[in-house]
Amino acid sequence: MEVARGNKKLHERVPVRRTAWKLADLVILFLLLALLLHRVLHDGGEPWRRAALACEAWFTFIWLLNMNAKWSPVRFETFPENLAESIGELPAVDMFVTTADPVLEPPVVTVNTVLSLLALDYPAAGEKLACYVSDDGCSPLTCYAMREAAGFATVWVPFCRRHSIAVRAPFRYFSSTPEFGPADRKFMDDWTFVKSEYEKLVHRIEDADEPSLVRHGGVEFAEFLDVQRGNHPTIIKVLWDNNRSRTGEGFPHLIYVSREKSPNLHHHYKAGAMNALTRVSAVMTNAPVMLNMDCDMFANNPRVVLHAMCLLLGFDDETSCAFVQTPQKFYGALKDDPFGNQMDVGFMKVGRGVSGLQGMFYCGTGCFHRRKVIYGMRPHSVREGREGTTGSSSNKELQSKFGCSNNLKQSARDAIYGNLSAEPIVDISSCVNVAREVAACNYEIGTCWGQEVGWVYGSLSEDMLTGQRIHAAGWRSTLLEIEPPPFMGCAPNGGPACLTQFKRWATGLFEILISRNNPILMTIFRSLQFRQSLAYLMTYVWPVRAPFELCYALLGPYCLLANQSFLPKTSEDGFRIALALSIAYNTYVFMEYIECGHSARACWNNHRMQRITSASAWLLAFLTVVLKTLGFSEAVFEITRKDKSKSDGDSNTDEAEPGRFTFDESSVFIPVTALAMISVIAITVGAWRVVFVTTEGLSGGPGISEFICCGWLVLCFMPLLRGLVASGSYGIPWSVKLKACLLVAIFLLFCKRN
Ligand SMILES: O=c1ccn([C@@H]2O[C@H](COP(=O)(O)OP(=O)(O)O[C@H]3O[C@H](CO)[C@@H](O)[C@H](O)[C@H]3O)[C@@H](O)[C@H]2O)c(=O)[nH]1
Ligand SMILES: [Mn+2]
Repeated sequence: MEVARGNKKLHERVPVRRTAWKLADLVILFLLLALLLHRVLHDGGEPWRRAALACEAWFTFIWLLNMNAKWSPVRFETFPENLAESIGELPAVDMFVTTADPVLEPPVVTVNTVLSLLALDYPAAGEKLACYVSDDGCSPLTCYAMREAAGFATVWVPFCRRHSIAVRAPFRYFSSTPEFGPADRKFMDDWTFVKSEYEKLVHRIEDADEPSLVRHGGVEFAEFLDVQRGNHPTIIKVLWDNNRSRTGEGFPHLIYVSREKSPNLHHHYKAGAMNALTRVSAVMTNAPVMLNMDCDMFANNPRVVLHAMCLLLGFDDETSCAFVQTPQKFYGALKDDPFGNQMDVGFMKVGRGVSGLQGMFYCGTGCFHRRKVIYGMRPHSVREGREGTTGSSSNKELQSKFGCSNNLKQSARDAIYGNLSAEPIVDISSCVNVAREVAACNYEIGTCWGQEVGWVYGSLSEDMLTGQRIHAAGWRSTLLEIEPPPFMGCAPNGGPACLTQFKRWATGLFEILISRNNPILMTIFRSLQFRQSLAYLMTYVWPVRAPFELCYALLGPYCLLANQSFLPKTSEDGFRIALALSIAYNTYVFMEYIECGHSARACWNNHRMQRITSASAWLLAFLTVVLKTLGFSEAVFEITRKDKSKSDGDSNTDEAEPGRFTFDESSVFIPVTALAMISVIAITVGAWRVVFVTTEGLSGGPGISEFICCGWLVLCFMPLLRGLVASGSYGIPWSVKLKACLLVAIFLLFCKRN
């Protein structure tokens, strides 16, 4: 991918200064160590004090991991206007969208994703861009929606280009009315027409029903007759072949792909879908760059591909940029992040931080990859290949890596050695049969797909694992931060959806941690940089934090119930250390939120959600993986429900109070409900003892610190306590309450026995 760049630079790497933050990092580290030292020197050997020491040592370790990840941040500035000289030589991009379930992910949502991609600004977009939609649901409804979207795109894309529309997902764009001046007559007519066409599109999609589509939809949908989601042949449809269109400038090709599934072969969820798309696109358009998007996101900045090119093309050495990840931003996000899943601060602090190490993590969506990197190339083999010191791989080698399709082998050779012809593919439709062959469910058997090639299998967080493999091969990566934000997605709301998502992530991360892909091993045996591996470790240990946090959270209630203490008394030196630590730490976190432009409320909500997540989703993830490792259960990818109401421009949600916590019968709620109840009981018992039983003269009983700890927990778990007494979806179901009560009873017995 050599492009003449002239003398103008395409981007700049700007180190971010943070001297004050570094000092604060060290102060907190010092206080943590002081607390540990105090415990070692002064604490007795009571088990609860030993437990506290272990937990605090763990928290210190986590703090070190955090410090490492945030220590030396950089950001990238891009200058797409400097691409002008090489505009004719820009590489082609294949854009992938994955969808998996027409109910949880309404086709209208995916349609908007696709339309925003078809309308992107890129020179010769009609020839250089192609959009592939993977449908793991194998739903005629999704296919129909895509076909209708292609039809609507003939109106939508020219409209966006003609009027330089800023937001190119129709549901977002039409959710507000622009101000028309008197001179805008033409624009107003256009706008009204396109809007009504969009509304018709939405109605057609929503009114479509599966049986009549399949029966009366003609040959197009006959293929869907009698398919089962987990058992059907490959279905590929070229819904828009731009080479065959006769409309002026045109827009990207659109191809619908539902890969073959068989109940006997694992399909590896999204990673499997991405690999199928990679192969299908390889034999069709074989672009050297691939953009991947979840169906719940849309391109929010029409120039995003140009910005990404500044990073992909702008380094002297390709090794510096294997992929370009964009931050995940959310539209229609609830105010003050009540569910703690907007992750703005994390992206900013950790994202820029790791950019200063080996590069941003791959986050699964909104990411531009180089095809040859996805194909498992190492930086040095790419370099040697270009310099001609090694001949191109033998046919046998290619076959063992990529499988037996000759077309795929040839396309892989072209992608790896950069012989991609400047001429765009002539006839996509003629490639469908080959594409069907490589989308077969047994195609990967005996190949490197899912291991050294493509998206890596073996974790529900396939994104982190795949990104880590790329870094371990010695590549670096970049984070693209631009205004307006490149992509926007929807974050789940409500207790069940949020915690399910957190649980899936944590499960996936823990799976990586205990596998042979452990980042420390990657540092020892591969080219993953040490500090980068610590940064990976910081996220992978999420679920491992759960047992420690749970233990620490139980210490307060335990001491109040058993009339003990685990924190230093006000009279001890240690008390001042603990006090200074909690003040310093909380101020630090608060300042991070303020610096990123968030409110105190958002900061508190995130803190609270961290405690809730840790005692629910992370804990369950921890147990799931332990059970899976022991062979008792299987981890499955639970798809996050997407809120359709947000996608048809209708902002009314079903919930009366959108930020309020909701519940269902899921077991994630059991431990955290129990913990909430325990905190309340403990505080009550503790207070009762202070008032009615004089403990004076009896040293060793709980002090103010234990009360503060417990009180803090009660505040954090307030949403759960409200859930205990509320009804409907705001109330915790009885089955959960009963199981939680059982846990509480066990804990109380335990406290009494000791
Ligand atoms: O069998 C499956 C399951 C999921 N998906 C797709 O995967 C994407 C992500 O699924 P979603 O339920 O939206 O999960 P999120 O938690 O929102 O996704 C985050 O977490 C995933 C890893 O757990 C990453 O893959 C995603 O990119 C990242 O945005 C969606 O487009 C799905 O259609 C499939 O294609 N096939
Ligand atoms: Mn999603």
